[in-house]
Parts: sequence; C-alpha cells; structure tokens
Amino acid sequence: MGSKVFSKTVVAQHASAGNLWVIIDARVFDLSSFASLHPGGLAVLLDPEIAGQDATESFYALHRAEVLDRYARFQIGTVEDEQPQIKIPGAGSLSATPYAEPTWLSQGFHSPYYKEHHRRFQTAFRKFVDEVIFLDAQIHEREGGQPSQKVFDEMARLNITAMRVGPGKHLNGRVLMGGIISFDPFHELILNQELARIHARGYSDGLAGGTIIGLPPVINFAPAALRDRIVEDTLSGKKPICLAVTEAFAGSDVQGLRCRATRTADGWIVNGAKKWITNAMWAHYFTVACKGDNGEIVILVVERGAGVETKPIKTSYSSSAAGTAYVTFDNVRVPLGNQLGAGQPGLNIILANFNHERWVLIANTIAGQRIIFEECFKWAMQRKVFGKPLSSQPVIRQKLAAMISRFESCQSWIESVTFQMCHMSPKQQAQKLAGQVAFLKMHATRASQATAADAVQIFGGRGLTQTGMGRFIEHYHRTLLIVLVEEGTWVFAKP
Ligand code: HEM
Repeated sequence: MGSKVFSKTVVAQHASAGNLWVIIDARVFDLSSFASLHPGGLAVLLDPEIAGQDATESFYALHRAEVLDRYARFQIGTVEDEQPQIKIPGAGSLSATPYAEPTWLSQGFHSPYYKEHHRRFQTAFRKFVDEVIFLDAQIHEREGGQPSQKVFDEMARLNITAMRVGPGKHLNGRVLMGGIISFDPFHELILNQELARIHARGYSDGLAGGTIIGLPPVINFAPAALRDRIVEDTLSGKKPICLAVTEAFAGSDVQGLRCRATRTADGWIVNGAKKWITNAMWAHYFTVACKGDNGEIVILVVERGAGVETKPIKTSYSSSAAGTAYVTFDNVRVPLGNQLGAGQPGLNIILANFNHERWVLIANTIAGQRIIFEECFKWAMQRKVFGKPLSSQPVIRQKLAAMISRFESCQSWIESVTFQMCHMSPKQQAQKLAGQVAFLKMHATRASQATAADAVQIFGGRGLTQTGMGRFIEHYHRTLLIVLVEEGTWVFAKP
C-alpha cells in the first residue's frame, strides 16, 4: 500500500495522461493494471465522472466496504488534507447501528440474565468468528466442501465444539475458551447467535452440526467405553459423527422408519437407507435409528466401513458445505455394545434430542434476522433514489420497524426459555419446554420469512444477486427455509 500524498489536481492530471487513478474515501488507487479485470467492466471506470475523480459515493453504492481492503494492493497513496471517513469495524467489535445488537449488548440497557462473564465470552467468541471462521465460511459456502481442518482444530483447542453440544458431563475437566468461563445455557445461546454472523447457513451446519445432534444420544445413552471413545474422537474434530434418523419414506416420522436392525448372536445387521443426513459425507460415526425385529425402535452407533455408503445431496441451503448425504447400509455388522439405551424405548432417545436441536436452530435464525436488518438499515441510509436517501421513504422505514419488532420479540422469548433451561432438569425441560420451543420455532421462522421478503424488496435486484451489495440478503432468503423443516415441523406435547 503506497504512502505518498497527492492533491486532487495531481490525481486528475494522471488520469488525463492515461493512468487510471481514482479517489475512494481519501485513498488514491491506481487501477491501470486491474481495470480490464474489474468485475463491473472497464467502461464504468473510464467514465469522466470516475477516472481521476473522487468516486467514493459511486463506489459505496456498488461495493461492500471490505472490497477496498481486499484490493488494498492497488492503493498508491492518500489525498492531502483528507482523512478516510469510512471505518471498517475491528474483529470482535460491536455494531454502532441501532438495534444491530441485542439489548444486553447495548449501552445503557440492563439484563436479568447476562453477567460479566457472558460479556467476556461474547467478546472472545465474536473475535474468533471474525478472525478464524468468517473467511473459511465464505469460501466453502460458495465453493462447497468440508470446512477446513484448521478451523476444526482451533475449535477443538478452545473446546468450542464441545460447548456447542450444550452443557453436560462431556464438558467436565475441559478448559473452555481459554479458561474464561464456566458454562451455562446463556453461553450456548451466545455461541449460536454469534455464529449467524458468518452468513453461511450450509457451512454453519458443516461446522460440526452433525456432532451437535448426533453426539448427545451417545453421551446420555452409550455404554461408558463406547461413549468415552466417541466423545474424544468427535470433540477433537478428528472423527465426526452424524445423526441418521430421517428417511425418504418417513421424513422425520420416527414411527414410520424402514431401516432394519436384525439381531444376531453377537450384535446386529443393519439394512436400509437414510436421507438428508447432515455431515454424513465426512462422518465416521452414524447414530442410526432403526426398526428392530419386533417393530421396536433401536438406536445403534454404526461406524464407517464395509456396507456403508454416502452420496451427496444438493440442497437449496447448501452447496456441499453441510455434507448432506443419502446414506445406505447394506448388511452392515454392528457389535452388541454399540446399542444406545439398551432396554429403553428408542423413541425416547430420539425425542430427548429434539427440543435442544430446535432451540439451537431458533437461536441462530433470530440472530440472522438482526444481522439482515443491519444490512438493510445501512443500505437504506446509503442508497439514494430519485435524489433522496431510501430511508426517507415511509414504506422503507415501516419495513425496518417491522423487522425490529419481530426479532426483538423472538429474542425476548428465547432468553426467557433459556432462563428456564438454566433452572430445569433435563427431564423437566423435556416435559415443560417442548411446547414453548415448538411455538417459538414457528414464530421465529415465520418472522424470518417476513424479514427476508422485506429485505429483498429493500435491496431490489441486488437482493437476488450472489455477489455485490446484496449478497447476504440473497443468501439469507435462499437458505432460511431449512430451519422450518430441520428437526421436524410438528409439535409433540410430551415425550
Ligand atoms: C478500488 C477500486 C475498485 C475495486 C477494487 C472494485 C472491485 C469490484 C469488485 C470485486 C466487483 C464485484 C462485486 C463485488 O464483489 O462487490 C465490482 C463490481 C462493480 N464495480 Fe467495482 N471496483 C472498484 C471501483 C469501482 C468504481 C470506481 C466504479 C464506478 C462506478 C465501479 C463500478 C462497479 C460496477 C458497476 C460493478 C458491478 C456491480 C453489480 O454487479 O451490481 N467499481 N467491483
């Protein structure tokens, strides 16, 4: 990056002499070698109102702020007596946009739920998301494939994957986030909400989504030796696990499963197929719900090996970063010791999982709405139409206000449910919170659809484009429906 200082006249003279110099936010760029590669074309840069001129307003009407930093190598200096006005927030920082942070993170507000250690955790984890996850997420969300091993390794080092599974005995003896916290459901709420900031729904599931739903049955119902081995393998990020319940015939109707487990002298033989299995493409362990010889539900841990095959499924919400697969089991031998909860109804094992899984999804989708609102708010302030800022239109302000009222009501509700989770035993949670969680899922996902539709209207065509200013809006609109169907669409009263 050049450190020379130029007057505006000198910049204009260079442009007249054939060098493609422009000024953006008091920074001088020489785009001569980049112009023919510019995704927006050469002609727009040669326009007499752009070449050699201060193109700040035109630039920010068309590009996200981070583009400038990505192409900082073309900066040759700065403009004399001017200071850059646009500040890119540092990693981990809070947003200054109104309502872009929940009230507990907003100045002057109080919360009955969050303490200083939650705030410390939030700061550390947001920095981690910005610095370690964001870029990897953007690359894999676009190009597909499993999240990078270095991200899994870093998450394992700080025990982030372990925390994402939720409070429980698997956290005993682990140093969490470098030792700054002891863990409660509000820390987990923070984890799930901060992760929405990566704008990568498929990747977010790819980042150990299978572990979050596939490991709890192992932790709670596996024989000790099997449990300890799998917990170690999965939480270290080396051998992922996934939950294999849904089937092409049955969807998430657990009673209607057709995958069969036939009892033998020393174990089981599994035959059947599973569909929509998150992370299955790279999973080593599969927590599989099967029908036993007498029609009972049997839960087995199947390990990848002879007879196990996974084929990728493309979904609207993920290129291939979520590792969603169609899984077939052909005469797969499973040892007796790999049964979970032997002697207990298998249905209870599956249902014990559902509330927590749904709560995770809800937390993420509420935070997603807030982030989309922030995009819309900034755009409405910046974008000029017919000579006026978009935000001067009452219909736009009404849409922004409706977004706020939707996500703030969802946030209050989830904090209230989370508070109950802090004080109820797992059994009480299963008995009392199933309805709350199911209805909140319905409310939050309807709110997300309304917000996505409004956001597309605010951004216009940009909100349907996978690059440029509206790319996060397009992504949110395209991927949000997964939360409606993931973990089922039905409400159950009591497992
Ligand atoms: C440092 C200078 C610039 C760089 C590095 C740059 C880079 C880019 C990039 C990477 C894109 C693809 C979209 C995106 O990722 O956001 C783009 C699109 C575009 N750029 Fe630039 N650009 C620069 C300056 C300008 C200027 C001064 C104009 C003048 C108006 C301009 C006009 C456009 C247009 C019209 C598009 C297409 C936007 C769309 O598809 O909606 N660019 N530019």
